[in-house]
Amino acid sequence: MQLTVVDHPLARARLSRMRDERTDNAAFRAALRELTQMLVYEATRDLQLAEEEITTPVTTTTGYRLAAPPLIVPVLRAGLGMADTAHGMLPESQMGFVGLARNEVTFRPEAYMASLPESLVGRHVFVLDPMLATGGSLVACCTLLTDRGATEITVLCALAAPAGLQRLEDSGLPLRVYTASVDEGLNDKAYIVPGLGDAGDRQFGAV
Ligand SMILES: O=P(O)(O)OC[C@H]1O[C@H](OP(=O)(O)OP(=O)(O)O)[C@H](O)[C@@H]1O
Ligand SMILES: O=c1cc[nH]c(=O)[nH]1
Ligand SMILES: [Mg+2]
Repeated sequence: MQLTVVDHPLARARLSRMRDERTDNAAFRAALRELTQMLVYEATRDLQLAEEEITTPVTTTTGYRLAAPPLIVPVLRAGLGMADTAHGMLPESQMGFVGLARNEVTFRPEAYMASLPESLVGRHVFVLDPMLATGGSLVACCTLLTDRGATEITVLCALAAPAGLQRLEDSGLPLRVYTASVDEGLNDKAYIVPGLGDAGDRQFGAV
């Protein structure tokens, strides 16, 4: 598994705003959108381009477009806050949706929806979820994708815990992970420490 920590000063500043308990829902969503731009920018660095001849007002030249825009899959709820930004940067991409809620007693993810193309053979998939804690949710989501044939998955998250990264590594799934920070660990409620709290509640309010 390839791990990239996007620790650009602008990313660290946005992440700090998200961590701060004084940041309200609207400002949290704004910082997450801005951080998502940086994660997408880094994670798309090696996407393949197709050449095409274009005509400028002056002459003709070689232009470029993405050869195969990835499928974008936000994990509901919290990943929804990254979806529109990622789609804006990858406007030709299709989007699928996976709904998972972690049982706060067992910490195991419970799936409540999956809206994905039937076959993902040959498709590169970008999974969006701000939080990688125990890793249970992302393993569940990525397994749904590989069950449909995906062989190349890029996970974008704001924060990752070492235990979650280890769980993804041990899963053997074909993953690359881009995160803005690898935090210290998990507390006894399986929340990331120092973390930012519940990323769904921080954006949309407590349920
Ligand atoms: O790595 P894990 O231990 O599985 O935890 C991470 C998951 O927890 C959060 O979702 P949550 O279950 O709180 O749902 P929500 O987005 O609806 O709040 C987060 O967005 C991840 O999906
Ligand atoms: O710290 C955590 C862990 C899981 N889910 C969250 O939203 N935050
Ligand atoms: Mg939550």
